[in-house]
Amino acid sequence: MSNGKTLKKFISISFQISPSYFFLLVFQSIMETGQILVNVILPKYLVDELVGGRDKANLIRFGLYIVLANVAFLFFNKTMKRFMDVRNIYMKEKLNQAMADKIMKVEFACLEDPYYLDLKERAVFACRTMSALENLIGSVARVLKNAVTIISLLVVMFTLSPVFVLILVLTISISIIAQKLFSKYQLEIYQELIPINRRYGYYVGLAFEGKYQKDIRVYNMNRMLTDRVLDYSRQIYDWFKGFTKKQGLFQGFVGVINDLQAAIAYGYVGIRVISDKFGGKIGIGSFTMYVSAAISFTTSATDLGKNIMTVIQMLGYLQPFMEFMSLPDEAKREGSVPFEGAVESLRFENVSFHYPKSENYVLKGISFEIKKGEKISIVGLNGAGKSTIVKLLCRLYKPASGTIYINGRDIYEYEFSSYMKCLAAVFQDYKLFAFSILENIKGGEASEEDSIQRQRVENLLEQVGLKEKIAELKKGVDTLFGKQYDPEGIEMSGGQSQKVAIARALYKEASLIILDEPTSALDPLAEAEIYEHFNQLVGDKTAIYISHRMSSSVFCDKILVLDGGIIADFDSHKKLMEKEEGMYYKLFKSQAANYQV
Ligand SMILES: Nc1ncnc2c1ncn2[C@@H]1O[C@H](COP(=O)(O)OP(=O)(O)OP(=O)(O)O)[C@@H](O)[C@H]1O
Repeated sequence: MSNGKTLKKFISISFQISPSYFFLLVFQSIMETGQILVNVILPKYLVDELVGGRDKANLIRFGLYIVLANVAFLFFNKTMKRFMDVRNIYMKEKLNQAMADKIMKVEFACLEDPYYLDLKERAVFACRTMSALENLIGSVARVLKNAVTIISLLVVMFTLSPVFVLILVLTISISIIAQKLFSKYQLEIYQELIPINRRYGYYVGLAFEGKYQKDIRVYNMNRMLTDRVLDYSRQIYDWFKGFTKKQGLFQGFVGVINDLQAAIAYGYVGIRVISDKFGGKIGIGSFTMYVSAAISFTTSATDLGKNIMTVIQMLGYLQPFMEFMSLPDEAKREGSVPFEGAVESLRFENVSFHYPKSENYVLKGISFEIKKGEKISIVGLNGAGKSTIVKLLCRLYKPASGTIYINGRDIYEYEFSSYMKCLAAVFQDYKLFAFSILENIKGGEASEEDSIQRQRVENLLEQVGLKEKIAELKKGVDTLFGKQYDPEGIEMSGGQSQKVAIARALYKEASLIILDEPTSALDPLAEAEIYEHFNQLVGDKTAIYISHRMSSSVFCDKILVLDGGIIADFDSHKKLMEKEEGMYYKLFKSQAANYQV
């Protein structure tokens, strides 16, 4: 994405967030320029009066104008600055929020694709580490201010001599070109720093994060981590050493050019006071005004150059952010038919699938059908494609070919949010959040009254065997999950957390429930209890269980046996156990053997 496109995208996102923001920036720039102009123009009259008529009343009048104008502008500009500082923070927060929203809306496949994951990382690096959004907003505001000031000062200086303006513009161009070259170098060299910084951040992060400490200690990783961190920090140090050396040279050069500009300004305007060689003589008051205009012009033009370079630089950093923000939203949210009623039938018809950027088909022409209320178990070896079936059903990925039908309609024809209401899933890598237990379980389903929600949550917690545990808690279901943000929060064991996740799926009142390894963390008693009650818990819902514990298949109506992405069998436990050569029989028997003493 080019800088122009990145800037356009930034402005369009900012406009969506706050349409008034850019108008306020322009207004602020005009008012700040006003203060500069007042101090360039008004002193001329005071000085002229001082060296001319020396009329007391006039002197007081001009002095008063200068003081009053300065006080007024100062008051206004300070107030405006405070207001804009708050507004800038608001904009920055909103832009960060826009990124978080995007991550939640973007096609799920992007979040498992290394290219987009890297893009997201770089976008986060630009926003967090480089504060690129803040810097861009700030420098765009300063560019506007500089531009308005320069145009106004040019008008003032033109009244003296266009040639004078031309000479100043020429010298300033030299420092702007130098700045451009330096910024290009800076951007290029920063690109070299990004991967080093990312790796450094990762290893330092490991040392900071509590969740890695067990493995770090048990496997004595401290030394390896410290060495890695030291290695990267040495590289960062070397990088900065080289960079600051070049920066010093550049700043020295720009300083010389600036002094040269000041000398030209003083020299030329001074000559105009004492000689009429380049035009009519001017008074001391005008001398003050033009010199001051030239100095302000030089400062503003140098600032403009610097700020434009910062804008370009920040756009460079923000390029991944804008590219990420331009990614299409979940394309798979296509479909407009509202999903109504319950899942009456579910049919996979010749479904094949491979993950993006991989040519290996994970599912190969899968066809099977499930009727309302049936309980199905999917079994197979690691990597057979079991969880992939769940992802396809949840519309996280779309089949490469073939169709998944629910109630006789392609699932992609359904409007996304109504479709999502018909199913609930406990993923293998399910996540619970730092909300209360109640909030974790009821999620976004808030259509009922609070007391009814509570009652349902408490009933479900009892059914999954967490009643006693919750009763021990001072705040009951209002206890925060995890101690990260509340010392009174609860740290649950893997099995207890899994029970909460099961309760969350059951709370959703979806007619299709999918449980991917639902009991992997449960102790044998809890597992037996959950399985005993599963049919009661799930009720008349259609259910799909994925489990490596073969005993869980026994209570299912049918078992789908997956072998390398192909359906090896689809039948009841009883029938499958009759096929002694079949995969199911072998899996079942080999696991059962482990339980014999
Ligand atoms: N995001 C992904 N990108 C690329 N390949 C993937 C991705 N997720 C899974 N795979 C691959 O797809 C195949 C099927 O994975 P899947 O998770 O569906 O298997 P599974 O039967 O659920 O395995 P397990 O029993 O180990 O949970 C595996 O070979 C896996 O490496």
